[in-house]
Amino acid sequence: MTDSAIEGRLLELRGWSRVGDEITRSFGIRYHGGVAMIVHVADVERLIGHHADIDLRWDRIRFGITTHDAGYKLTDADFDLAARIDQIAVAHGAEPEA
Ligand SMILES: C[C@H](O)[C@H](O)[C@H]1CNC2=NC(N)=NC(=O)C2=N1
Repeated sequence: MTDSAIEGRLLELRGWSRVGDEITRSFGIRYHGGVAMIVHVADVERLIGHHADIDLRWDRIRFGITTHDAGYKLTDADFDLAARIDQIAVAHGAEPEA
């Protein structure tokens, strides 16, 4: 993806930030709620064949997404997964930006 295509997708996906060739977002959620959210995210990941890096702490969860198959570059699949994660976060009552 070009830098301008990435910027365009980021504008649609409020809350996600680009850090190098990864997009990342954190949510506030308690630990066990985070575990449940991860199970839900993992089900969707299996369906779409794309997977986030996930960092669960006691009061928050952070997702990082890049495409290793593309040499750790951002692709449309990263933004598609990010949008799915946003929907799941709402369903789990995760708070935007911990
Ligand atoms: C074979 C399998 O589809 C690939 O390894 C997929 C799985 N999930 C993936 N997830 C992410 N984030 N990047 C990939 O390149 C990727 N590749």
